[in-house]
Amino acid sequence: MVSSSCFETTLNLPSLDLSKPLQPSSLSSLSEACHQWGFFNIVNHGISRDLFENIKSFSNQLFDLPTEAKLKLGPSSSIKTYTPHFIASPYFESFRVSGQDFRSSAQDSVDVVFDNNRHEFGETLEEYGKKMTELAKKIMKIALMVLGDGFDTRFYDSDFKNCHGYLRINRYSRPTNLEDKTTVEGLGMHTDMSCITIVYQEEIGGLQVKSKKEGRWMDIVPSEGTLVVNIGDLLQAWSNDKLVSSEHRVVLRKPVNRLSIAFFWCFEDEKVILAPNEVAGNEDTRLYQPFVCLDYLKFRESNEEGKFEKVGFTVKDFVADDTKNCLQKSMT
Ligand SMILES: O=C(O)CCC(=O)C(=O)O
Ligand SMILES: [Fe+2]
Repeated sequence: MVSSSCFETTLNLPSLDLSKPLQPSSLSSLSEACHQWGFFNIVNHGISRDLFENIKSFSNQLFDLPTEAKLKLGPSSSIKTYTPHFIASPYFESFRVSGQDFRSSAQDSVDVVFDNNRHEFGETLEEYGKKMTELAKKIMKIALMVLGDGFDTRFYDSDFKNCHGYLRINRYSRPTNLEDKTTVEGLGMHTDMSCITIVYQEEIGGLQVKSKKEGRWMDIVPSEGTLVVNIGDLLQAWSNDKLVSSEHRVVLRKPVNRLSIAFFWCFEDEKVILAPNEVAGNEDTRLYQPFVCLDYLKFRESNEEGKFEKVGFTVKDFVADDTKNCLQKSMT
C-alpha cells in the first residue's frame, strides 16, 4: 500500500468501486485500510465531474469577494457560515452549507453577499448535498460490514438512521513563502468529529495522513473521479477503535489556490455513543464509557487546541478528561 522515495511517501489506498457488488476481496482490503489508516478511496460514486466544476466555479466567485463582504457571513455576524483566513491558518478560509435543506442554507448566505439572484448556487449545492447524503448512507453500511458479517442490517437502523450531514467548502490561497520551504501547512493536524467524511480534493493534492507506526506524513494522491473517505472520531468511539480516526492535514506545495469540498456525516447531537457488545467485546475490552455526542462536540469547541482548525485533541482526550463527561460519570 506504501511506496516511498527519499522525498515523499505515498499511500496508495484501496479504491472501492460503488458500481459493483461488494466482493469479499474488496471488503478485506477495505478492512485493512480502515484499521490501519482510517482512509480509503471510492470510485464510480455517481457524482459527475461537471457538478464538481460547477461548485468550484461558484465557490471561487464567493471566495474572490472582498473580505468585508465575506465577513457578513461570519464569524461575528448572525449567519455563521464563513470562516475567514487566520483562524485555521493564514491560507485557509471556508464556507459551510448545512443539511438537510442544503438549498436554503447555501442560498441564504449567497443572497447576503450577491446583489443579483443566483439561484444556481442553492440548486447546485442541493444536488451535491443530496447525492452525498445517499453516498454517506451507503458507505456507512459498508463500514458496518467491515466490522462484522451482517452488522449493517443489525446496527444501521438502531444507531445510524438519524445521522445528518453538512458540507464545508475549503479554499486555500496560494502560499507566498514557498521559496524558503518545500511545504506550507494549509490546515494543521486534526481528526474529524464526524462518523465519516467524504472529501473531494483537486488534482494538485496536498491531503496527508499520519502513519501510526513511524509518525510519518503520507500523501493521499488525488486521482480523477476518486473521492476520499475517512473515519471520524465518533465512529472510532462507536467501533471501540476497530475503525480508526487518523490525524491528517493539508500541505501546500505549489503557488496556486486549492479547493476542497468536505462532507461530514454525523450522529445527531443527543445520541449516546456506546459500542455494542458485539463490537466492544466484554467490559474489560470496552475503551469508552457512554457519552453524549454534543458533549464531545462542545469539548472540541471549548478547547483552543481541540478546535477543528488547530486540533490536537481527540475523542481519546475527551474520555481521559472525565470532569467534562457528566454522563460518563453518572453511568459509571
Ligand atoms: O482540504 C482537504 O483536502 C481536507 C480538509 C479536511 O481535512 C477537513 O475539512 O476536515
Ligand atoms: Fe479533516
